[in-house]
Amino acid sequence: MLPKTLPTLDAQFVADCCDLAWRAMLTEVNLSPKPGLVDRFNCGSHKDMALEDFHRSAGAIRQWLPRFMESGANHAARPAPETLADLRRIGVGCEADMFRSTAGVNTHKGTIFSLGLLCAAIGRLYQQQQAISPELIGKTVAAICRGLTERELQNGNSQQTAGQRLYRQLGLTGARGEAEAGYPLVLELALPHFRTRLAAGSDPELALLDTLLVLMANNGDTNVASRGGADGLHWLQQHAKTLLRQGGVRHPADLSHLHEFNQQCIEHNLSPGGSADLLIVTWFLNRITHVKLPYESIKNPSWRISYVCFKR
Ligand SMILES: CC(C)(COP(=O)(O)OP(=O)(O)OC[C@H]1O[C@@H](n2cnc3c(N)ncnc32)[C@H](O[C@H]2O[C@H](COP(=O)(O)OP(=O)(O)OP(=O)(O)O)[C@@H](O)[C@H]2O)[C@@H]1O)[C@@H](O)C(=O)NCCC(=O)NCCS
Ligand SMILES: Nc1ncnc2[nH]cnc12
Repeated sequence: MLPKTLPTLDAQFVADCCDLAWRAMLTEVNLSPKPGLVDRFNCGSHKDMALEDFHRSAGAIRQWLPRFMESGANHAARPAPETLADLRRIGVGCEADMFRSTAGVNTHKGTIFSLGLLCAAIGRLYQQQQAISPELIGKTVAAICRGLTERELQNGNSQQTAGQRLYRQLGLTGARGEAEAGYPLVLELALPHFRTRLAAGSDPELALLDTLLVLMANNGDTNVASRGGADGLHWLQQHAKTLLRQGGVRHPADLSHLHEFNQQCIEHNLSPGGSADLLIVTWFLNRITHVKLPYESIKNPSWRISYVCFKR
C-alpha cells in the first residue's frame, strides 16, 4: 500500500530544487550584455549595485528557499490563500538577509517573491505526489495568489510600494499580477520561445538573451514604469519589438545591438528588473523537470522494496 503522503520533503530533492533556483539567479545576472541591467560588462542603469551584490544576494536567498518549499508542503491540505500569509512571513526574513548581504541595496526583492512562490508550489505538488511540471507549478502559484491583486493593489493602503503606486497611476499589476495569472508571459511566451531556440541548436546564451528581448517587449514591468512612466515603458517595449522584428539575437554579431540598447537604457535611466526576474523564472522552469522526484521511483517495485526496507 503506497503511503498517502510522504512524511517530509526528501532532503536531496529540496537541495536540488534550491540549487537550481540559485543557479537561475546566477545565470541571469552573469548573462551579458543585458540592456539596462547589471551584468559582467557593467551595471546598466544602476548606480547603487554591481555584479558582486547579486552574487552575494543570490547566496543569501538560497538559504531561505527550503522554507518556502516546506511552507508549500505543510499547507498542501489547507486552502491555498492560507499559504501566502506564511510565505509573506518567510519573505520578510529573506528580504532582510538580502539587504544585509548587499548593504541595503534592493537586488532581488521581486525575485524573492517569484522564486518563493515557485518553491512553495513545488513543495505543495510534492506533498500531493503530483508531477512537477512548469504548467502545474504555474497553476499552483495562481491558486496560492488568488485575490492578491485585489487585496493588495485595488485596496492599497497609504504606505504605497512602487507596485501599488503604479497600479493606481497606470493600472500595472506587476509581480503580483503575473503570479496571480500563473506566469503566462513565461509559460505562453518566454519558455516556448527559449525551448524552440535551443531545439534549433542556438547557443544557450544567445537564446536566453533573445528570450529576454521577448519578455521586455511584452512585460508591463513596474521597474521600468517607476523610473520612466508610461512613455518610458512604451519606448522600451517598442525598441525590444523592433530588434526582434529585425531578427533578434541569433549570432554573436547581434550582441552589438544589445550594447547599443544598453547605452540608450542608461541615457533614459531605465532598468527592466521585472523582465530580469521573469528570465530567472523561465530558466528555472525550463530545468525543473530534470530534478529527480523520489516518488517517481515508488512505482518501480524494486525501489519500493528498498524504500520500505530502508525505513524499517
Ligand atoms: C509583491 C512584492 C513584489 C511587493 O513589491 P511591489 O509592491 O513594489 O511590487 P511590484 O512593483 O509589482 O514588484 C516589485 C518587484 O518585482 C519585480 N517586478 C516588477 N514588475 C514585474 C513583473 N511584471 N513581473 C514580475 N516581476 C516584476 C521587480 O523586481 C526586480 O527589480 C528590482 C531591482 O530594480 P530596481 O529598479 O533597482 O528596483 P528599486 O531599487 O525598487 O528602484 P530604484 O530605487 O533603484 O529606482 C528587484 O527587486 C528585482 O527583483 C520589482 O521591483 C513583494 O516583494 C512583497 O510584497 N514583498 C514583501 C515580503 C514578501 O511577501 N515576500 C515573499 C512572498 S513569496
Ligand atoms: N541583472 C539585474 N539588474 C538589475 N536588476 C535586476 N533584477 C534582477 N536581475 C537584475
